[in-house]
Amino acid sequence: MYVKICGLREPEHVATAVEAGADAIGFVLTRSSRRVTPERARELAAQVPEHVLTVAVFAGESPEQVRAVTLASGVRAVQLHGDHPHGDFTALRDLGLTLVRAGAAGVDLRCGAFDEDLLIVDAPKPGSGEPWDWAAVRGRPSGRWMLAGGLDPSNVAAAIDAARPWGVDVSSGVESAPGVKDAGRIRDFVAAARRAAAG
Ligand SMILES: O=C(O)c1ccccc1N[C@@H]1O[C@H](COP(=O)(O)O)[C@@H](O)[C@H]1O
Repeated sequence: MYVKICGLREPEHVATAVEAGADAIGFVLTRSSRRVTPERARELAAQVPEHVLTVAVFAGESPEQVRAVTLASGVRAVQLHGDHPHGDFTALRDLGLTLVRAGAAGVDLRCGAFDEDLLIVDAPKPGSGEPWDWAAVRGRPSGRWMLAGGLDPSNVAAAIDAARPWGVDVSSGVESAPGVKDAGRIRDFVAAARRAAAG
């Protein structure tokens, strides 16, 4: 089970996620209470070992903006949330980074359909922490896809059972208050996801 922890802003939470065994760590570089500057993302990404993927999250920016901010932040993956056309992914391919497409259950659910490497199937409102009907997508997405939207340490096992994803992605559910990550919840989330996958 691939586990991504998103919306990190503090070095201690990045360290916690790495120590807990996260496979990927996301930094939000779009409009959000979790937004960090490219400079801050670069500092945080520098403390992440190579085996953990660092991801810059965008929603609606042009490929030119995404390219500039991504290069400034020094991450290894780009996540485009929402209605980005296929051409945006094609335009970013030459960066040589992992491309992640993220959208709600109504999008094309075939990972790779937009030339992306990973797919995230999320709630209609990204980053809202609102659970949705995860079982509704069971058996529909193909390839390397992560479930997101309203996951937390207490429900991630049920969500995995309901949707059978390749991975899971969380932001709000590992916070103690909006935008404030909680080390204990990060550890609990990774452990619960791993247990669910093993059992
Ligand atoms: O987290 C945000 O603020 C955000 C803003 C804009 C686009 C995507 C965002 N986060 C993504 O939302 C899901 C996690 O949602 P939840 O908070 O766990 O319900 C994940 O894909 C994040 O990358």
